[in-house]
Amino acid sequence: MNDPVLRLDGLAKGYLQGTPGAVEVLRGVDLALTAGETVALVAPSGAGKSTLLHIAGLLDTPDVGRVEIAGQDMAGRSDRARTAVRRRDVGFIYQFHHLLPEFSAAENVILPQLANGAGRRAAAARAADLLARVGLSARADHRPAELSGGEQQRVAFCRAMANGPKLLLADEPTGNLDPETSDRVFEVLMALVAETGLAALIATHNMELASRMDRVVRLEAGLVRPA
Ligand SMILES: Nc1ncnc2c1ncn2[C@@H]1O[C@H](COP(=O)(O)OP(=O)(O)OP(=O)(O)O)[C@@H](O)[C@H]1O
Repeated sequence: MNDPVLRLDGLAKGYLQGTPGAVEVLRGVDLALTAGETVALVAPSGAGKSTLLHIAGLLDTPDVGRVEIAGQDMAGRSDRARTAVRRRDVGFIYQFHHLLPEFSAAENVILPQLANGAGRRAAAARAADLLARVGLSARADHRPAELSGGEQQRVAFCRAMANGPKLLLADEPTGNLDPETSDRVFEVLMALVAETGLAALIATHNMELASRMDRVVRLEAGLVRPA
């Protein structure tokens, strides 16, 4: 029960940039989040924030180090097993939401649930409930292109929450929104976190938003330290 929801131990990751020698982006990142904890991740541009979030969200693998999600060590797991854990336990919000443009807001929230084995009726009911909570019931049948940036980002939250994840990872979720919309979207996110008790690691450049989280950590020179 006291297992961290996310535990990163000694993560290292480099990229071969086509020139001799690799670029070491992460050089031994240690970080742990417990249930109900919100942590802001701040980092200068290019410091490796997306790389870190992708590894934590099982979208990428470290060169060295360990990723543990809800007490499960991900080392040596098959792609299939990693995908199953990612679908069930991890919600991911991207900076530019990445909603499926040809599907409605509701379908965007329903589809990850179907992929996770939910029945259509239950998935539709949960999507309707989530969209209602973020004030988008009237927009459920609209496609992303018919929604404002803030509305699209709220749909992206609902999609990330669709399978009731234990861990929410967000990469600059309010980065492309105006301050007022960003504030509103952030309030919705924090309310959902408080309600569900999940752990959230949220990358942001906005220090005011960061200061409203339980803890702020800084990624710099390949390491994560308290800010
Ligand atoms: N697939 C890749 N191949 C080569 N280099 C990469 C790759 N992905 C990222 N990098 C490099 O690794 C470094 C970190 O990238 P990353 O996207 O994680 O940074 P970031 O902190 O998210 O940046 P930003 O805040 O500007 O989005 C950058 O120097 C980037 O050029």
